[in-house]
Amino acid sequence: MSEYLSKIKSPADVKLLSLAELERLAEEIRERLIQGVAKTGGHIGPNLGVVELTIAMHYVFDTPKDNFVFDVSHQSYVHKLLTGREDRFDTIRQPGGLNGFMLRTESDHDSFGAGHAGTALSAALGMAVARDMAGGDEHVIALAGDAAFTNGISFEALNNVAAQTKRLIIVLNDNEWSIDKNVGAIAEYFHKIATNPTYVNLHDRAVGLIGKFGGRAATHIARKAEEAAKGVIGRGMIFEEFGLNYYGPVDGHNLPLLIETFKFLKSQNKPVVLHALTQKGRGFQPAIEKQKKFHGLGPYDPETGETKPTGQKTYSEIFAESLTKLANTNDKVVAITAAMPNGTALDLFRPHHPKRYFDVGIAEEHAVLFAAGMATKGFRPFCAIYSTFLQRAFDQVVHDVALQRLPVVFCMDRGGLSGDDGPTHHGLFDISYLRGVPNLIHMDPKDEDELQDMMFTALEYDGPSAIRYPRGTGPGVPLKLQPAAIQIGKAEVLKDGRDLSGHVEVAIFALGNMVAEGEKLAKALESEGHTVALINGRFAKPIDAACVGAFARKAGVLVTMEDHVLAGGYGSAVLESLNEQSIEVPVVRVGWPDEFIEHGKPDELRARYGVTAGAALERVRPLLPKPVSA
Ligand SMILES: Cc1ncc(C[n+]2csc(CCOP(=O)(O)OP(=O)(O)O)c2C)c(N)n1
Ligand SMILES: CC(=O)[C@@H](O)[C@H](O)COP(=O)(O)O
Ligand SMILES: [Mg+2]
Repeated sequence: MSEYLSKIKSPADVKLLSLAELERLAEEIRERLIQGVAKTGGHIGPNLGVVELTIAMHYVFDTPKDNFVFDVSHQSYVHKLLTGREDRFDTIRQPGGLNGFMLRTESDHDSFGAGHAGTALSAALGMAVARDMAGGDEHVIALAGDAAFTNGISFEALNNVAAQTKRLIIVLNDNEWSIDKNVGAIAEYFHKIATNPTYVNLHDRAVGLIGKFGGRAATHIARKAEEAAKGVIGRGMIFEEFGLNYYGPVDGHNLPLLIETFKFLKSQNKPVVLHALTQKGRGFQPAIEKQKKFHGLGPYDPETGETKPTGQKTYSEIFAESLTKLANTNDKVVAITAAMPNGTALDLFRPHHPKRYFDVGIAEEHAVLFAAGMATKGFRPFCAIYSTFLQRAFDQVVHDVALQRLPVVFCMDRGGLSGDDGPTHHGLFDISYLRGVPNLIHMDPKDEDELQDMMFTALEYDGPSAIRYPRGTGPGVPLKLQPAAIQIGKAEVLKDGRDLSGHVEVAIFALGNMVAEGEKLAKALESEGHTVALINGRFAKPIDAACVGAFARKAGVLVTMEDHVLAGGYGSAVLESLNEQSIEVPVVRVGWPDEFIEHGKPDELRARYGVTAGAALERVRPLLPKPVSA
């Protein structure tokens, strides 16, 4: 049992501790994080990096009256431990347990939910201005990582801050890492500040002075650090140019310094940025040595950091392998990621074609526009952006790629349920938001080999295309040596089942990873004496209208199955096709309902929401005539 952490029921308890006790609390929190996340999986690296920052923030400020807004909020585990959720910490990212991100419905201390990067500064500014208008005196503090500043929205907010409020505190948590190493000029800029000898000297002096004179010195040091930093980079500090006072860089693990600095910043009547230097994974050697791996991962050995090897290749790895093959024979193929080389597996492509690999930072809108620009020069960009993150670049897909019929390929990993990350990361909307876009084709493979074929098909297509595929592994179908093109808009009849008159009792149209559920449903119906057809839809756009018509005209029931919301999804496309062909037939659509799906294990969630063969069988059975007993 921890001596201090177990007694923290709210931030008020943090304020009662002495500096020495706060240091002990930090040690206990690190131990709790390492041991707890080892079981649950999660974002251990980012959270180990913000232990002192979060303690100091809760020591100086008063949530929920004061508002903390974390960018992405994957680094909010320490905040959760200090705000009355320590006893439930072992449920984090587990079914029915704490969410892995901040969630307004989970706690009053969670001022703003997140999961996608770049939101904190804008949301915090909105809260600050609302406070000013209401005559409030609460503090608003945004904590954002260095990579959050590679996101355009962060700069849209910075452009507005000074004109709109005098009181906003921004903490730049600079560990020089995104998921991979942080990229771009802003990363370079922060690095220059952090490694300047003046700062290093100041830091050493700060530690000495604090020890000697206590807080007053810290304030002095904070100001000296600011002058030094400005001396290094000149008055033209990027934040100063936006009208904010810049302080730092300060050691983001030095609790006394942080506490004194926050007390100083609290009194400022001007928007301020505190540049804190932290170490991602601090206190856990495996996470320090492998910061990319320990950004976010499944369960691991808390002693060694070892994780269970994943035997079968994931769809992401198949994607990277297939793209490498295409790039080997076509020198116009280029790969673009928005700060997700690891998750998309493009870090497997990069060594083969380093000059044709681009990580643009957390900047999906820019990534799509960048791809569009390259496409105008004859290149064939493959934009690897998770389905959920591509939502950020919808206008660029429509206005800049599809309208100009540019041949950009959107490879949407995590298409479908994402699992432990929950509603901010499930890729359940991409068919709906892309199906209405002219010129664009939308594909969803039933297995790994078909993913390879679809990528080849996309390369051959003279316009924009989107391919969605799920997180994790598929059925394990080996890849052909050479991919084969698929006829655009052509579905694949896996099981015909029609009798000589063309009649079939049930026609199942399944898409992507739901083809496997379709096979289970077909087997179950046949075992109950019904005739069944099973079609692999392949395309959500264009729909294979001829195939839909051929089966639907003489089917007793039509079933559609998709790992996507029903509203505007594949089943909707089939319904529209039936309407256009004036075909009336009962249709059972299997997919996600019109609500945000919580985090959890995919199989459990599918069972709970009826996105399974079993649930489909229960809905289809009453629509069928009693089979003639054999
Ligand atoms: C719009 C969007 N794109 C990509 C991601 C994936 N992502 C989650 S955290 C992260 C890196 C964040 O780096 P930083 O802000 O520096 O925080 P740190 O993890 O270093 O604490 C990325 C790319 C996301 N959450 N949102
Ligand atoms: C916080 C964030 O957005 C990423 O770290 C995300 O959690 C990665 O998801 P995967 O684990 O599916 O790659
Ligand atoms: Mg970072």
